Amino acid sequence: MAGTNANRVLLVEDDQAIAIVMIAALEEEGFAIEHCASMAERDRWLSRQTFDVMVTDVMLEDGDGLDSLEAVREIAPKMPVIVLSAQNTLDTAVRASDSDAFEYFPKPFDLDEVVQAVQQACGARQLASGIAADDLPEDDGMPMVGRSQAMQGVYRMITRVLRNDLTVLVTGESGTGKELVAEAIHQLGSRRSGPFIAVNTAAIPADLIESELFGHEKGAFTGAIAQAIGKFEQANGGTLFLDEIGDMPAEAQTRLLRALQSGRIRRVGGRQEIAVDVRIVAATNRNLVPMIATGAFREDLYYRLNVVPIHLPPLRERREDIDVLSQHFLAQAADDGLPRRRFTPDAMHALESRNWRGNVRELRNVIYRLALMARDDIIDATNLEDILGDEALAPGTTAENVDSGISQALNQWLHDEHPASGTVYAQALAAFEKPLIEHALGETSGNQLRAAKLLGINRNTLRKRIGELGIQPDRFARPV
Ligand SMILES: Nc1ncnc2c1ncn2[C@@H]1O[C@H](COP(=O)(O)OP(=O)(O)OP(=O)(O)O)[C@@H](O)[C@H]1O
Repeated sequence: MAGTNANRVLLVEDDQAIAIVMIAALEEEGFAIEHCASMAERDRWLSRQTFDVMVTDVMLEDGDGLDSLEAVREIAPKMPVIVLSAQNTLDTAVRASDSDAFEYFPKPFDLDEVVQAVQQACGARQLASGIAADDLPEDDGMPMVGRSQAMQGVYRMITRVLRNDLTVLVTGESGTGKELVAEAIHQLGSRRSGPFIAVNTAAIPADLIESELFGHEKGAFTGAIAQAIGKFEQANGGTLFLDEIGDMPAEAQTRLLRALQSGRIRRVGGRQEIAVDVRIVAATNRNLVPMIATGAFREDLYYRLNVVPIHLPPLRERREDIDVLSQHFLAQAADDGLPRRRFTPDAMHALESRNWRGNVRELRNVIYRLALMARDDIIDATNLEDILGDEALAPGTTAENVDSGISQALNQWLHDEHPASGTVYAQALAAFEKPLIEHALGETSGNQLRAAKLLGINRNTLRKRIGELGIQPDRFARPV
């Protein structure tokens, strides 16, 4: 029997032969197993102990295991259930799926597959319960924090792609956790022993993208002084995360499509095609559908990538996660050597009412800033306001209140006997430009190249205006 730290599995199976084989296979993988043969015994076990996963047969001595799953959910709502069944009917499969079983295996099943599913269900449970990083073994799944309905849907989608290599397209605003989803898919899935390679296609100059993705041969272009292996080859046997896929130039899109279709790549300047075994997770914060209409994004590439879509809702649509996320980042900040802090309920309420246009990334930055700058270990709403300024308590920045804010200021400048009247035009532009640039920097975690792109202005112009307007771009940098 495995040690006390092992994941605990409850096996409900009345076929002794199957039970013996399953117990041996699961114990070999380090699981701690309890076995019973009836629903009555099962319920007794569940009321006494917690299990990470339950594996259950359908036809049991005292009834139908699927019919009684409701009762199981009441005792252990988060525990994934794997269903084994000798009645290989569509009806049983549908009932298993309706009962939200983590996985369903018709008998006879492949033992290795069931063991693998048990391992993945344990990973999924850790994901779904937003376990703290410390509770996970170092090489185990990346924890994603948040228990909102919306995140439960995301976790469910993640668990569906762990046992296959289907291409995943993660969408959502900047800072919602798209890269974290890609990492979770890799670390909890069957490719976890392979490499995880992330490429931000927006950060690479257009003329270097192909060589970055596919590599190049020596002398392929000016500056190619040696052969280079691209990200596709580096990710062989693992996962390639293509971030900001909506920013990929047209030519690179075509070559990417070809690589996805054939499973082979060719280095720039090379003649040979090289087979690669890579799982693709792509992400974008842009809506690709209108980009297809304007020809900015290839439709066929879109369908290739969008096999399994996973959408991350913005933080303002899952405010119930803000508390647990904030606690998570406070703990992380303390682990990173910053003082250990706590929030009063009113401070937490203030955090929960913000708009969080920069989503979880902005929340993380703000929590780090608070951990660094607060004077007391307990942070209340007033401290919060002092450190973050009015923005901390401001309601969401909707288009309407931006508009009404602007017209209020204009009215004041135009009608009041303002000392600077006659300069309203310049004043209004300056008043608008600074927060606009600051928002763009917030959105891109201080990355000026991406901020310039987002605003549609030249990078040098942006740098100049940052200096002239006295903006401190470091304020927006992602904490390390
Ligand atoms: N659910 C979550 N639990 C814990 N941390 C999270 C969660 N979601 C996001 N984060 C953290 O927030 C930050 C931003 O997340 P991430 O980089 O994955 O966002 P993104 O959507 O890929 O952003 P972008 O589109 O700008 O690349 C990271 O530090 C990440 O670890």
